[in-house]
Amino acid sequence: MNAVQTIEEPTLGALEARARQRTGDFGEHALIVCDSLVRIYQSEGVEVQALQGLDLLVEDGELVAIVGASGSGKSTLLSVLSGLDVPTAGKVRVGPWDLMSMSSAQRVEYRRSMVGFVWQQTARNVVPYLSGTENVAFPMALAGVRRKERDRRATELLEVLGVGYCADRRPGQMSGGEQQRVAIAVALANSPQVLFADEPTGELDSATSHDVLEGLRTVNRELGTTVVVVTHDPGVSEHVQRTVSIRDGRTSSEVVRRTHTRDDGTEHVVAEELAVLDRAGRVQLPREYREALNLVGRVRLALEESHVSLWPDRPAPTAPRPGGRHSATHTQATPAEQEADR
Ligand SMILES: Nc1ncnc2c1ncn2[C@@H]1O[C@H](COP(=O)(O)OP(=O)(O)OP(=O)(O)O)[C@@H](O)[C@H]1O
Repeated sequence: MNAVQTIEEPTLGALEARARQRTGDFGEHALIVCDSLVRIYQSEGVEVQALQGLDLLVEDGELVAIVGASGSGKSTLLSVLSGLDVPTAGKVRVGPWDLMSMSSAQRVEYRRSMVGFVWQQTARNVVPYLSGTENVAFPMALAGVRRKERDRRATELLEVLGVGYCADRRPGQMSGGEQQRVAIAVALANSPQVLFADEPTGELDSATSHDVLEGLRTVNRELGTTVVVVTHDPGVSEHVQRTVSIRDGRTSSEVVRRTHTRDDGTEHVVAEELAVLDRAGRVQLPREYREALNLVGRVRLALEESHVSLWPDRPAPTAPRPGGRHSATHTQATPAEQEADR
């Protein structure tokens, strides 16, 4: 047998397995994965692209806020993640649940065991004729939890949310903020791994909103529940580690809060806004940047030592810095212009 004959050609399957091992699936270690998510609504013959290739990863134990202008796709995303809606294309996974391919029975089980919800309208979260404790105990009763354990957990959850004093009150005897904190306890009754909250402070004033957002933070910190909160509330980024902005159905930027320790040992929090580069290499430039330099249609890109420069397709005000790795500039045409050039 000569040496050439002993080298075995790897099969296609082996090559694929090796490639997967090297790169891993997108977000394989994340708890929540949205990969190029598309949701198109058909309404009276008109197509609305509510999600346009949205990427999002949320790690187990994170507290993430999703913000964006009205119509940017926040509620659509939450409907998909909560198993109420199925996207048109892309991939979406929460823990072991593949939300694209679940049967309706699996969908019910997913909503019962994996996730909890808090909605904007308090009436949707709590039953008006039950007390605080009874409201929290109710989902546990449906799940077959014994009475003693139900009462113990309901009392504990109301205490964690700072509304232990609402145990015997009905929702009508609570403020809007108290009702929402009881609603968070209800959502956590059967110990979901993830809590989704859709505009939980939408009907509240700013002081009460603060208490509800702090309630979500406490739940995240003390119970380890992963929390995703969709909100218009401009004050939310003070309460969460990550704020993800959605624009036109895509994640456009993130504010990340990091705690730094000074030399004297004191801690301070630094919030930094970062643009999000999606898996296709797209990045959304903030409108103020585009307007400041009149960036429309074609732009020039250049790869520098440590960054990429971008400027209008006109005589550049400043030439690319010498020493850039790419001496030639790259002109990016819009799809329509590319079409016209063909
Ligand atoms: N059922 C539907 N049929 C048709 N279009 C829809 C439907 N639901 C949402 N849309 C459209 O999809 C886009 C995204 O809507 P979505 O409700 O997700 O935005 P949002 O960011 O949650 O807005 P808001 O903050 O006002 O609730 C909008 O243009 C909206 O009009």
